Amino acid sequence: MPRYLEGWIKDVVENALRRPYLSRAREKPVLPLIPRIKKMKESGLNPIIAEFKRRSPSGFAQDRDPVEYSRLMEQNGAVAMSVITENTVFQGSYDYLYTVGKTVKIPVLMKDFVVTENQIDTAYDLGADVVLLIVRILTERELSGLLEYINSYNMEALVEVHDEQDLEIALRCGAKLMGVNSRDLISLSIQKEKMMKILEMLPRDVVKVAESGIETKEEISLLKEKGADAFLIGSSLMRDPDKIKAFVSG
Ligand SMILES: O=P(O)(O)OC[C@@H](O)[C@@H](O)c1c[nH]c2ccccc12
Repeated sequence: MPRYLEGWIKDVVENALRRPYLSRAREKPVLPLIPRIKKMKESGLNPIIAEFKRRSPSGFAQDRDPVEYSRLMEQNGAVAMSVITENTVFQGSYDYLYTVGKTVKIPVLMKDFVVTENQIDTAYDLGADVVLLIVRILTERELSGLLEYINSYNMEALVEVHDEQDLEIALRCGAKLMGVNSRDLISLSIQKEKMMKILEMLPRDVVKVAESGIETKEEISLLKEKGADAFLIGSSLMRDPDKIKAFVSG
């Protein structure tokens, strides 16, 4: 368990167990992300997953209106929206997830430190289509159980890996959609070389998402060469939303 998580992972679990929105029944169908990524790639555009993110432990801070922001991302061709729901460190909330899910007609990813099935029930109730699972904070058994649980809702799991060992575990668990995070969970530094090495190691049939620290179109092109199919971008788009146009155009 990364050190900076130890202090508050208990809060995360307790929060999850509370299931504040249990009574809010889902009103919309689940939208699959993998076929949309493939289709977009075929049409020569870059599949960008735009993340609504307000704070992060690396010091990032930016406040925007979730409705306005997600609408702008959708209008300019983002393939999906990611919404951070973790509250203690990232100041995300389930409300943002619900609001974004009601606003856009593209798939929505719940970004959190998911360790219980309750969190997945909440994701479904609030309209998420994809749920993030971070290999590093789970045992292999937990990962495989949670992955299956997500699939039982017809949602997709984005399985996040940081190194070769994570990658092997994710493959054994049958992950079809994988995120390679360039941010080291402990030092919080961005390690692009490492991300590219991992991307190159992934099998062809796995849909690969490059995550964290992406700021330019040149970086997207380079990551594409290394095998990335889609790009998850938070901070740089939250700072300058107009960059979405250039990022999407292939
Ligand atoms: O803001 P960035 O550097 O573009 O990164 C987005 C996303 O990859 C990052 O927010 C993230 C990746 N994995 C996570 C797990 C939990 C919380 C946040 C994350």
